[in-house]
Amino acid sequence: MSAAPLIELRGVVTRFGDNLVHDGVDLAIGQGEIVALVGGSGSGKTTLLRHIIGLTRPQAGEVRLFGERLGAGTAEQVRALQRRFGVLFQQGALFSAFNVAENIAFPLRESRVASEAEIRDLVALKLAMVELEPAHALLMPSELSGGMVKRVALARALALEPELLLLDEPTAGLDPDRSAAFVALIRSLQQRLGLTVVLVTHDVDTLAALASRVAVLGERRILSYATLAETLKVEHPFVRRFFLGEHGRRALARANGGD
Ligand SMILES: Nc1ncnc2c1ncn2[C@@H]1O[C@H](COP(=O)(O)OP(=O)(O)OP(=O)(O)O)[C@@H](O)[C@H]1O
Repeated sequence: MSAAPLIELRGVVTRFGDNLVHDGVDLAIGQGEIVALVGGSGSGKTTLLRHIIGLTRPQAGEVRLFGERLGAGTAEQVRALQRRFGVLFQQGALFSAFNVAENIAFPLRESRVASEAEIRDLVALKLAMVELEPAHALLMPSELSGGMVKRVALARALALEPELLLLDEPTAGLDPDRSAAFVALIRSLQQRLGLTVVLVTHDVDTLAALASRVAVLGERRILSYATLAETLKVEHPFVRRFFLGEHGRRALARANGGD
C-alpha cells in the first residue's frame, strides 16, 4: 500500500457570504511532489492554500495535513504542525521594520527552538542557501530588489527546516531572467531538502519548469489533476486559454527546448 498523502482535501466547500468558491474540492498530494495549482482569477487558489495550512476553515469537508485533521489538536500540536511547513506569500510579505537577518530569524525566535548563537549560524546558513551574501543580512527590505525580497522570504520560509513548502505566485513581478533563476533555486532546494512543494502560479514557464503534477481549479472543484502532458489534453476553455494561448504556447516551446 502506498504511503498516506501529505495533504488531503475531501469534499471541501468554501463560501464567503453568497459567494460559493469551492463546492466539493478533492485533492491528495504525496510526499516529494511539486504540485502547481492553477485556475482563473477568483477561482479560490489562495483560499485553498490557506485551508491547507489551517489559516481559514472550509464550511464543509475535511483537510488533512501530514495525516492529521486540521483543527483537531491542542495548541501545542498545532504549533508542532506549523513547524513542518513554510509559506512564501505573494509579494514576499517581509516585516518592513526588520532587517534581512531579523526577518529570517523571526520564526526561529518565535518557536524558541534555538539559542541566539545558533540563530546567528542558522541565519547565515539560510542566506547562503538562497544564494545571498553575508553582507545582505543587515539590509532593510526597502533596500532590496524584488528578486532579493523573494529570496529572503524563501529563507524565512525554510528557517525551521520544513518538509512542505507552499508558494503563492513565487515568480510574480520578476523579470524573465530573475524568474528563471528563482525557479532554478526552488528546484535545487526541493531536490536537496526532499521538500514537497505546492505552488499557485499564473506563469506557464514556472509551472513547466517545476511541476510534477498540475491541479486545475475551476467550476468550484478540481477539474483535472495530472502531469502537464496529460493536462494539455483536457478539453476545457480555461485549460485551452491558459496553456494554449500565445503566452502559454511560447512557454511550453521554451520548456521543450525550443525558442
Ligand atoms: N476573506 C475573504 N472574505 C470574503 N471573500 C473572500 C475572502 N477571501 C477570498 N474571498 C473571495 O473568494 C474568491 C476566491 O479568492 P482567492 O483569492 O482564493 O482566489 P484566487 O484564485 O487565488 O484569485 P487570484 O488568482 O485573483 O489571486 C474571490 O471571489 C474572493 O473575492
